[in-house]
Amino acid sequence: MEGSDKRNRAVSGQSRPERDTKDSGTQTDSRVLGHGPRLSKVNLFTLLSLWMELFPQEKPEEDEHSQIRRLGLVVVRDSKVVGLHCSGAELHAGQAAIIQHGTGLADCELYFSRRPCASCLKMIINAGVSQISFWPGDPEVSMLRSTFSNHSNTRSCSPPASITEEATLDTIATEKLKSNSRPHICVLLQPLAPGLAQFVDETSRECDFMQRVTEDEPEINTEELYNRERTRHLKDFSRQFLITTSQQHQEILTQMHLENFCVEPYFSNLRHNMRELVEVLAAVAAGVPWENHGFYREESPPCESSLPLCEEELSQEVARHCIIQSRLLAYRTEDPKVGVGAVIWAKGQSAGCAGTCGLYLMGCGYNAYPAGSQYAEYPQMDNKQEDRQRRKYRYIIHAEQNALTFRTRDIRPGELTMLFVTKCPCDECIPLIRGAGISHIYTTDQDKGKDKGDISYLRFSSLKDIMKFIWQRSPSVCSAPSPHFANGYVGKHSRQTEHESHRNKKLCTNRSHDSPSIS
Ligand SMILES: Nc1ccn([C@H]2C[C@H](O)[C@@H](COP(=O)(O)OP(=O)(O)OP(=O)(O)O)O2)c(=O)n1
Repeated sequence: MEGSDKRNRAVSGQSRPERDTKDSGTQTDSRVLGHGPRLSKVNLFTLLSLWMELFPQEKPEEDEHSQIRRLGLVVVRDSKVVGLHCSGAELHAGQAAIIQHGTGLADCELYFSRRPCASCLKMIINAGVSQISFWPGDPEVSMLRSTFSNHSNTRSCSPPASITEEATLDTIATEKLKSNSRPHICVLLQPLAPGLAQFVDETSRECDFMQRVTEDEPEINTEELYNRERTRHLKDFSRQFLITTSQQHQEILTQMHLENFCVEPYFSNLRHNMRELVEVLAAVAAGVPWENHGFYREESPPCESSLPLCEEELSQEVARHCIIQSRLLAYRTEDPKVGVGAVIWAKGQSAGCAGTCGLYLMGCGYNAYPAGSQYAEYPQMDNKQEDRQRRKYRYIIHAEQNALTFRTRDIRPGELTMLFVTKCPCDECIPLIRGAGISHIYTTDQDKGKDKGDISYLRFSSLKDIMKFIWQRSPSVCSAPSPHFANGYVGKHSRQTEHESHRNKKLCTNRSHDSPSIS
């Protein structure tokens, strides 16, 4: 299906007339215009690794004098993501993956958000991975860090003059491991499919999360909100993942024995591709804006729930991080119209989960036709089009269905398992989600109660035995009820103050203080 990326142009939604499929005789000769541009697998895994580097930390901030930088890691087996990791206070992401998967890493492909240090690399190679790809920025043993801490106000333009002995020795060891190793160790970055950047930007602006903000707060200029968030993220992510000057970047690449990348036009292309991916990440993250919204319990008080009460709490930052993972996955969709992504995390005890706030990945997926099918092999029509026989619904596998099918292991009874999905679960998926033992759902309910004939969203409301956290306006500062805001939600005047406190807040119910949060 990868090749089909190139055949498609940027299209963003049903409003565009050219997306309508013309009816015709057989499927093979029907005029299917296909899905919008997609992320390639390599770029998806790379983006997920960058995003994982930013997993919110329980114990904030790394030691700014340490040369070890946090990194994110994606473990892929047979093209499926089976591990998402982040460095924690003690373990590097590579070590966390070893602890969690052991020899399960054999034949896996690993995507790192930086070149990993030699101590991680030796174990990973030893575990028998088949391929290691890393983002060609500052490596895990930073070549910039000593410059940073000594001259923090000149960090953006000073050359890496003070590459320390530590970083140099690590590079030598990494090189030795690289040249002696069986797995392929490389930089895998691809240019974005034509039109993808625009497609991501347009669809992020109009996604369910943004729509909910618009509905809840019609007085807010959501366009401005989106642009502001996007600019803010772009600035932060550029600082985190890009190397400001070309000279500095070339010096780092040369140190890492990637001199080939320093030759033009490869060098400019490399920097361009890196920049484009960072822009995609900023757009995807901006589609879930902080402002006054977050994931909050739906309507039912916990005492009405049949679930046992749990102690654990999940912060809004972690919930938002996970839903953005799902949003990234959604850009691999094969649905001609709507991309959906799903990620399932479970609460773990192992030290290997420390970097991810005690969570480990159970599975992830996006909506797509059955594995191995060819482009346009299955019908692509939607429910607005005449011929029911040629509608997509009986063929597309939903994001949650893929996440459950390709889960890393079974869900144990009573286990805290959280499904993060970018669209309300449909009636076909509800029994599967319940049957699998998912205990919590984080989603938007924009489609709740809709019946589109081929697909319906009627059962979500009556789903009582799973805790539902819905993307909605924060209930925490509900003051004077306003006709706008059902449930007595907050009005505009308190938005600023709430915005400040919102980020560190734990997920809470719409009810009292002593009711258990997430949990
Ligand atoms: N939780 C969900 C919900 C839906 N889907 C997928 C299955 C289909 O690929 C697609 C269906 O999306 P819509 O219900 O939005 O149907 P349409 O694509 O027809 O759009 P419209 O809303 O315009 O009718 O989304 C999914 O993977 N996971």
